[in-house]
Amino acid sequence: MTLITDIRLRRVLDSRGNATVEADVLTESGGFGRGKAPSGASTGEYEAIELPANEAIANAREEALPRLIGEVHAGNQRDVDAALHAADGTDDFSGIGANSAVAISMAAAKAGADVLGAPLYQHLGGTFRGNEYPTPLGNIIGGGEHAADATNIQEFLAAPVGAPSVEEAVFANAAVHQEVHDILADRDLPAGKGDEGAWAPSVSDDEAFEIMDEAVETVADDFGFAISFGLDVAGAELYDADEDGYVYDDGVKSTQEQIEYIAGKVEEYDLVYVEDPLDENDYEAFADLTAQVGDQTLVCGDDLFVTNVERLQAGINADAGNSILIKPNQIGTLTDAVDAIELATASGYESVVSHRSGETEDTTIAHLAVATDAPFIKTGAVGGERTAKLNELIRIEDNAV
Ligand SMILES: O=C(O)[C@@H](CO)OP(=O)(O)O
Ligand SMILES: [Mg+2]
Repeated sequence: MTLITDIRLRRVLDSRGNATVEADVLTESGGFGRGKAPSGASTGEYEAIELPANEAIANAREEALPRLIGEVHAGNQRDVDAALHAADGTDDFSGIGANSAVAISMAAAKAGADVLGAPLYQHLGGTFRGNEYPTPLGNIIGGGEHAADATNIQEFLAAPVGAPSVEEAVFANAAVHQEVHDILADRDLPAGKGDEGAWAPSVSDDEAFEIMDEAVETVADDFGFAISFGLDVAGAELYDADEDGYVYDDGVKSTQEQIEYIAGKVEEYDLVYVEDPLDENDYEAFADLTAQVGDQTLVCGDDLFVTNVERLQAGINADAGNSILIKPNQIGTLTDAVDAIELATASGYESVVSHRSGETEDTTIAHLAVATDAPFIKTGAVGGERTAKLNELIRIEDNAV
């Protein structure tokens, strides 16, 4: 029933106005699925390779489609993804492009779910998945590689940990976003938005901490539940080997100073989440920070682990971090992403499913987060390509997909 009978690939726009890959998968019994690849700006050194969309499409048409059409069942996700790997023939998807691979992988999953007549999260997670929904981490203030002349830390993320429902959590994050706008206006600080819709004011990181703290407190009082916040430091973007340290507007911090700085912020603001606080090659520094604050916050590896089981295993062996960011396009297929989640779970690490700074209206990650019982999903707070996922989470919770 789910035998793949056709795959169509095309170039479409992403949220930055760049070309990305869209894939349609059709099956024998009329099943249909469509997937679109997102794209990073602060990409990790060890990520799977995204090719220019045209090239990725041409290569996938030549190498992957003949191995999938009439050969593989969309309902057998591991077979689909193994065929993609075989067609690619490299270990970083530089043959057909991780953008073609992930678009086809997600489209096949949706076609498989369509044939079953089941929501994607049930197809991926099965009926015995847990009963929890992820807390959305909302990007509220940001800079780094996502906006010029703004904060050095890439993302200040609202975390409505006390929300009684996904719906309340989503609205709380939007309210924090609005509250920060009001605080900035009061302080005469004009701000545009970065790639993910976060405010990108020209303020110091210290002022951003203070504004976030004030905003989450105000909104928590209004909504009547706890809202914390967290960070994506994107440490690899700050680290400069020539300087042997982390380069901020106000000076360079040595690795030891960076660890103390982040640990201090975790204490001061009760941060619940700290992503990539250190460079992507420094397992040891991650381990030092985790030893200090790992019992009170999630120390999450994004560029450190790149959704890759080998890098995650190295991290587990070194006690580096206690959670992993999961981005399917960082590794190329849903199977690889789920393998990373399974290794994380088996090792006591949490998994946080994430969007990219360049996004589309695709909602697969909302389903993946629910399917795998992820405690958090990072997918922005406002903006159409972000609300696509947030609104899908609300629908999933409402049994309306
Ligand atoms: O660093 C990150 O976690 C992501 C998403 O927020 O950014 P990018 O997609 O640019 O890598
Ligand atoms: Mg990150």
